[in-house]
Amino acid sequence: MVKILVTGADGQLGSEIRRLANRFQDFHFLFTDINELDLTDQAAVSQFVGQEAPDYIINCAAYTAVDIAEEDTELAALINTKVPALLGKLAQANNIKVIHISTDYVFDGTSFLPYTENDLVNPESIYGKSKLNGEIALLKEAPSAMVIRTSWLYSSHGKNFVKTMVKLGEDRDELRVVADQVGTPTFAGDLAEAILTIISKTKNNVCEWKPGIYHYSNEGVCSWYDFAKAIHELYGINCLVHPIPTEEYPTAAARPPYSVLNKSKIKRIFGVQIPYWRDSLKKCITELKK
Ligand SMILES: NC(=O)C1=CN([C@@H]2O[C@H](COP(=O)(O)OP(=O)(O)OC[C@H]3O[C@@H](n4cnc5c(N)ncnc54)[C@H](OP(=O)(O)O)[C@@H]3O)[C@@H](O)[C@H]2O)C=CC1
Ligand SMILES: Cc1cn([C@H]2C[C@H](O)[C@@H](COP(=O)(O)OP(=O)(O)O[C@H]3O[C@@H](C)C(=O)[C@@H](O)[C@H]3O)O2)c(=O)[nH]c1=O
Ligand SMILES: [Mg+2]
Repeated sequence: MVKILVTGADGQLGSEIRRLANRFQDFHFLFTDINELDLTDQAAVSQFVGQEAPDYIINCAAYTAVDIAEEDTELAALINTKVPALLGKLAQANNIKVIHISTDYVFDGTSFLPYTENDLVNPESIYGKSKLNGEIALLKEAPSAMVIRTSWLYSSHGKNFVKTMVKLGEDRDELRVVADQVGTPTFAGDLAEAILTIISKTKNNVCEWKPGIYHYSNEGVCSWYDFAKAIHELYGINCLVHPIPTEEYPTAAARPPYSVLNKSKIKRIFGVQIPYWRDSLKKCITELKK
C-alpha cells in the first residue's frame, strides 16, 4: 500500500485531496494540518516522518496571506522556505517522493506570453520571494522532488477571491476590481486530481517520475475583473462591478500584472487533462450554493 503524507490538509488544496481520497483505493493517506503536525517543529516533523515512513509527501501547507506577509516576513519565510527545505532533507534521507506547490507570484509579470518553467523568475512580493526560496531549497535538498506552480487557487472551502466576491457582491451595490492584472484561476479540486493522477500514473509505470518544476492552472485567461464578473454572473448576484487600474486599488504587496502559466510540460509528460476555468468555476459555485 502506498502511503501519502498530506500536509496543510485543512487548507483549500488539502481539503480537495481529502475529498478525492476514496477514488484512489490503493493509496493510504495521512492527513495532517498544524494541529496534528506543526511543520515548524523540526523535531516533531523528523519524528513523524521517521515513524510513519510515507512513500510520498504532498506539501499543501503554506503561508498564503499575500499582503500580511509584507510585514510578517519571518513567519512567511519559516513556512514557505524553511519547511520545504526540511521536508526535502527528510525526503532525501528516507527515499520519499515529494510534490510541493508553488505560485505564479514568483514571476514579476512583465511578460506578454504564458510563462514556461524555464522563464526567468523575479518575485516582487515577500510571499513570492518566500515561495521561490522554498522551491530552490527543496530541490537543492531533494533533487527528486516535483514542484507544481499554480495560480489564483479557489474552492468552496477556505479563503479565496471567489468567496470574497460572493460576500462583497451580496453586501454591496457596487465594487471596483482591477482589470489590468491578468492570469488564470485554478479550482483546487482540479489541481488535487492532477496531483493524485501524477502519483498514480508514475506509481503504475504509466509515466516516469520526472523531477523538477511544472506549471498547472485551469485553461484560459482572464483579469481579476473578468473573474469577478463571471463569479457574479454564475452565482446570480446583481452588483455593478467597475474595472479599475491597479493604482486605484493599493495593496501592501505588489502582484504581477501578467502571470498566465504555460502548461504544456505537465500535459505532455503526465497526460494531465485541464478544464477551462469557467467550467470549473461553475462547479465550485454549484457547491457554494448548496
Ligand atoms: N491560495 C492561492 O491562491 C494559491 C496558492 N498557491 C499555493 O498552493 C498551495 C496550497 O494553497 P492553499 O490550499 O490555498 O493554502 P491554504 O492557506 O488554504 O492552506 C494552507 C494550510 O497550511 C496550514 N499551515 C500553516 N502553517 C502550518 C504549519 N506550521 N504546519 C502545518 N500546517 C500549516 C494552514 O493553516 P492556517 O490556515 O491555520 O494557517 C492551512 O490549513 C500553497 O503552497 C500555496 O502557496 C499557489 C497559487 C495560488
Ligand atoms: C477584494 C478585491 C480585490 N481586488 C484586487 C486585489 C488584487 O490585486 C486582486 C486579487 O485579490 P486577492 O488579494 O484576493 O488575491 P491574492 O491574495 O493576491 O491571490 C493570490 O494568492 C496567492 C496565495 C497566490 O499564490 C496567487 O496565485 C494568488 O491567488 O484583486 C480588487 O481590485 N477589488 C476588490 O474588491
Ligand atoms: Mg489571498
